[in-house]
Amino acid sequence: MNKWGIKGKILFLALMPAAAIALLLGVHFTSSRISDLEQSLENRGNAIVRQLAPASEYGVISGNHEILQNLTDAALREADVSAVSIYNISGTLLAESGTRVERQLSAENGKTHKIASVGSTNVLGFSAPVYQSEIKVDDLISDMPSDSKSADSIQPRKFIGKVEIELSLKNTIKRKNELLLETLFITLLGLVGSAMLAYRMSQGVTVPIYRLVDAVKKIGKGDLDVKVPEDSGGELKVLEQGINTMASRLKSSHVHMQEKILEATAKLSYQASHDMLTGLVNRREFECRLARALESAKSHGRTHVLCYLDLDQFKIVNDTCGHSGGDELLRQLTILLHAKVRERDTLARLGGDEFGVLLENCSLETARDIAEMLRQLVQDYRFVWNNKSFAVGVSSGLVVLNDESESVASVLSAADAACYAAKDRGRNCIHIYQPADSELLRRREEMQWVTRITRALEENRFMLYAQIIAPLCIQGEKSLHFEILLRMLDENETETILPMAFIPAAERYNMMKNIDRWVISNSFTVLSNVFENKPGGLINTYSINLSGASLGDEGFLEFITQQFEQKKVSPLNICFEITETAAILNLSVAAEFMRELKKLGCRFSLDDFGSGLSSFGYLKNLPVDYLKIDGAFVKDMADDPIDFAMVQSIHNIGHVMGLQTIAEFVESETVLKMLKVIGVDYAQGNWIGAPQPISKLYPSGVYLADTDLTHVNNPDTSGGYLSSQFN
Ligand SMILES: Nc1nc2c(ncn2[C@@H]2O[C@H](COP(=O)(O)OP(=O)(O)OP(=O)(O)O)[C@@H](O)[C@H]2O)c(=O)[nH]1
Repeated sequence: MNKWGIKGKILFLALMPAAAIALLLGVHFTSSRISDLEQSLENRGNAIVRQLAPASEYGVISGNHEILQNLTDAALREADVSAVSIYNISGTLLAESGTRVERQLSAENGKTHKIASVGSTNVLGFSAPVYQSEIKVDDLISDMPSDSKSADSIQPRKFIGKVEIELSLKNTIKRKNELLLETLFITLLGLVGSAMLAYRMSQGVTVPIYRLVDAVKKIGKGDLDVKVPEDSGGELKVLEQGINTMASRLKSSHVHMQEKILEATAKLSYQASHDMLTGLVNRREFECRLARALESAKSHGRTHVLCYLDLDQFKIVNDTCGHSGGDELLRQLTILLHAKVRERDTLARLGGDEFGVLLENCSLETARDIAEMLRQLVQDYRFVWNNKSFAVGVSSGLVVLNDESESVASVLSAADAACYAAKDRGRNCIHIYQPADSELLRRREEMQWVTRITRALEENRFMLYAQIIAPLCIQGEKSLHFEILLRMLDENETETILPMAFIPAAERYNMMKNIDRWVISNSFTVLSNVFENKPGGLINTYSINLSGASLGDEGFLEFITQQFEQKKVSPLNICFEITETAAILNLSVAAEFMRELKKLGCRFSLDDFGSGLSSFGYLKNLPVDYLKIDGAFVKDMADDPIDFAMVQSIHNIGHVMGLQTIAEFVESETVLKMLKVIGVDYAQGNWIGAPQPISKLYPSGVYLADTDLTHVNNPDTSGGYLSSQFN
């Protein structure tokens, strides 16, 4: 019943009582009618025998069969009478009509008898005694009408016979059956009527409910135009109004949301393609347009020109007027430049104080004129800030886009290189790119690296490697030391590019901060997994290289601290490597930076020591733990006595200052032996263990951590051993 729909339930509730009442009434009505029928049959039987008995008196006394036969024939004609018999006192049958079923019913006691259901033929039997009446002579002669004589004048005196009749139940049974059928018919009629009424009633309730259910389903599917007719009454009407109100409110908030989403999408797509400060298209969008222009140059032989503009000495405005002053200058110049470029050209802000103009369908001569006009415009312009006036210059590089042009990246790097050449020539002038210009070629290559590095960061194509730094003379040292190294996967994701290929360009184009952050974040992620899986294990040391640019980056210290907290990496496990040159060039900043991180427990290594300024005096000011002897000396120390002496000197002074020494570039057994003779603390190089993807550090790193490393002191096995542990 629980699974019945609302209509089924309503019909059931309406019909069940009606059916029960109809059944009870039917049974009651039928049974009372049947008992009435039986009673009336019995009354009639009694009445007939009572009338027949006195009427038979004379015939019985006289023995006149004819009279008696007339009486029985007359009685037989009465309805339902099937047999009539008259007997004398001795039981002799005097007259009989019809066919008897049972004979000789007792009637001696003087009373009328009913014998129910005689035999199997469904008859009722009745008998009544026949008495001889004693009539007074006075009475016979009296003139009084006979019906006025008193009953007392007729005295029953003598039992002289009996009358028996049988009444057939056939008609009664037939009537009973008819009654039952009538009752059944009336009950069914009543039930059908109730069912129709209940159906109509249930329709009145269920139709609006089904409409509501339908509406709710549609709303659930997102059809918010649903409208339910509000033609019901009572609570259903309230529900209908509620659903309609809900749908219309949902629709209006949906429309509102859609508008907001469209607005946000439009805003996002605008932000994705525009520079927020100037409102010009940004570098990404400019590159897309450049790509289209290149396509048309190749397919339709068109010529376009890219004009690359870089403001001169913009830093001075920034430094004098502050960043907001610099921003204002950029905005004002944008308005000036925008007013002068042709409608079909694209003016974009490519970065800091760099702009690009894509001059479509334009000859080099026209482009040179336009570039000159823009240069003049900027030169004539005066930026006024806080009552101070500034003159600004602009250097431009022009590159022709034709069917020989390679790619967007190469065109952009050529334009940048040309602009750089204009700066080299004294700024505020225009340089036209010539493919044969070797200085421009070098600069171009570097520029291409800028694009490649940016893409590699975006596409997560940088990878971390680790190389073991093995202890040489520290007896019983069990914890391991690894240097984490950076590699870049090329665009096809097939070749691994070493850092020396891209780091110089990254340094020159101020990209090291981003790279350092990437390395720290990703190294800590890997290390947090190692620590998580080896809680309480040996404290290994992981060295991470930092660039000089990051040391001068204000937010970098905070970034590292946050990374320690977020990734749950212990500073005790981390050693930062800073090149000697970077540390010395930013001495005070570097020293402060190191002190802050040492407070947390980090250690520091001075990398490539000996290659740069090599002033031991600076060492006193830098709180370093390790001196990493430049590999250039280590590599050839077996053949070059000067290199040997350099290694020895650096090691000796380092030890005197309480620092541990690390020799890198150990590529032969001889060098390893010599380092041990000198007493260098650690060695790193391909002969000991080549860099391997950091993914192999775990679980192999954990295995190594549990291993005795004295084998490094065994020259016969060391190289192969450590390498094999990684593989
Ligand atoms: N105000 C402001 N300055 C910016 C913005 N983006 C970058 N810069 C600064 O712009 C300067 C651009 O560097 P450079 O082009 O090397 O500086 P420059 O003084 O123009 O040097 P040259 O191009 O060699 O003449 C840097 O100082 C950046 O900090 C910016 O959105 N607003």
